[in-house]
Amino acid sequence: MPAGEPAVDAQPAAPDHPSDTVLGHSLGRKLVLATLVFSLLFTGLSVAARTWLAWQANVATMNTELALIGDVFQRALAKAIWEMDREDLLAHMASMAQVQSVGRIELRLRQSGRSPEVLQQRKPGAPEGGRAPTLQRELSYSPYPGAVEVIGDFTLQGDERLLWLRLRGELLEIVLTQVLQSVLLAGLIMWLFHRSVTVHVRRIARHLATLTPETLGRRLQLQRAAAHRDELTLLEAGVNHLQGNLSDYLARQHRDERELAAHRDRLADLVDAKTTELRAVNTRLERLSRADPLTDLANRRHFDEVKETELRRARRQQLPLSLLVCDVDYFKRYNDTYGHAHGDQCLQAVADALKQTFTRSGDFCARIGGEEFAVLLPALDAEQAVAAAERLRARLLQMGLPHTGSLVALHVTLSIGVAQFDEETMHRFDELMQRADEALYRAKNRGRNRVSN
Ligand SMILES: Nc1nc2c(ncn2[C@@H]2O[C@H](COP(=O)(O)OP(=O)(O)OP(=O)(O)O)[C@@H](O)[C@H]2O)c(=O)[nH]1
Repeated sequence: MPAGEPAVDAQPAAPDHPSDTVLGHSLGRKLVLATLVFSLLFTGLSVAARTWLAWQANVATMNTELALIGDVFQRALAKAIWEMDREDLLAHMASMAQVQSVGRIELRLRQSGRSPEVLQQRKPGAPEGGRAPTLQRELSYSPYPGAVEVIGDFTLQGDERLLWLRLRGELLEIVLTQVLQSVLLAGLIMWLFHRSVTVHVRRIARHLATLTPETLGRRLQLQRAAAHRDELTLLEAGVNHLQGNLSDYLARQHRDERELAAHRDRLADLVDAKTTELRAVNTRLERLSRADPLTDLANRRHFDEVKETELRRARRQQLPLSLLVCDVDYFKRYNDTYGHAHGDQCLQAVADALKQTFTRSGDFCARIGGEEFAVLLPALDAEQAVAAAERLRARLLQMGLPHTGSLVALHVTLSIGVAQFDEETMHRFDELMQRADEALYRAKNRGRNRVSN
């Protein structure tokens, strides 16, 4: 890994679902392997111990055999030496050498004034020294009662090959019985573990893997005798307890969610109702902010907004735009004659006349001053606008609102100034307004109750 690079966690990520888990070695198999390894170790140690014991027993047996041979030949050898019967002596030594457990015989004959004579006989192939036991005996002879004379000694050494041979025979039995014992023990443990643990653990894993919020009520039940009360019983009870808790928790959560949803719905209804209410209030406020409260026509503010829009539209579409400015004649006198309240009603009647006359979509009537009204007429030229203004005058005449104070008629009349927007000479709406005001002024000057342009 390059220096400075963070160490990467080599642990594989845990699977999300038990069914995604790939099983390695089962617990039972691991236990068997562990048991086998332990058994092999145990077998090795046991075989070593039993072999050592067998060797010790064989050595003891050989000791006994040598002692027996010594007992048997001790007197005969002593007699042959005393009688100096060398032939007999050698015959005895040969007989001793015939015995299976004897490997070497050494005979020392004492001679007065001289070093002892040593006679030795070794079985062919018998090893020198080694681990075989050795027996040493003194040879004495009693020529007459009460007199004992030491005449030599002999040493018997066991044949080590015999020890190994005997051990080999026993070793096979030791190894076989130990291995058999270990294998049977491992098998028994595996079978017991499988029966009492693995089967139930797998059942618990299957149960947990198939659990869903809907199946939390399905209890885990291990197929065991009721008398079994061990760690698996604890695990079974723990799983069922956990399922119970989870089930209760989910039920509580569902109930809370339902209540929350109901609250949310109620809140949404409330918000909807309030929004509708607010919209209505806003619409009303907006209408009020743009409407003249007396006549319900657009007020001056609204007129100022619309006039610019209409001017831009007329320019863009290359269509004519005309403006009427209407003023009630001798309205001061009207107020004086009928009172202010009737004056208001008169203004409302004039507004009605305007509404009834200008019904085309795009026609826009507004009260822009006390008794002064304006009408925007998109797509109408001055001539058409004059005709429309005459229709308004005619309607007012038709309504026959009495005005005894007027100096020009017996009913309420209007003076109307008409102007058409001229792109050549006008750059702002105010210039059109000024032109209409001038026309109105002319209408007033020419005797009122008329249309001028
Ligand atoms: N009743 C009523 N009167 C208003 C209202 N607004 C303005 N007036 C009156 O309208 C009158 C306008 O009078 P003037 O500007 O002198 O004009 P006039 O009497 O109509 O004379 P000419 O315009 O020259 O024909 C004033 O007396 C104002 O008090 C209103 O909302 N209600």
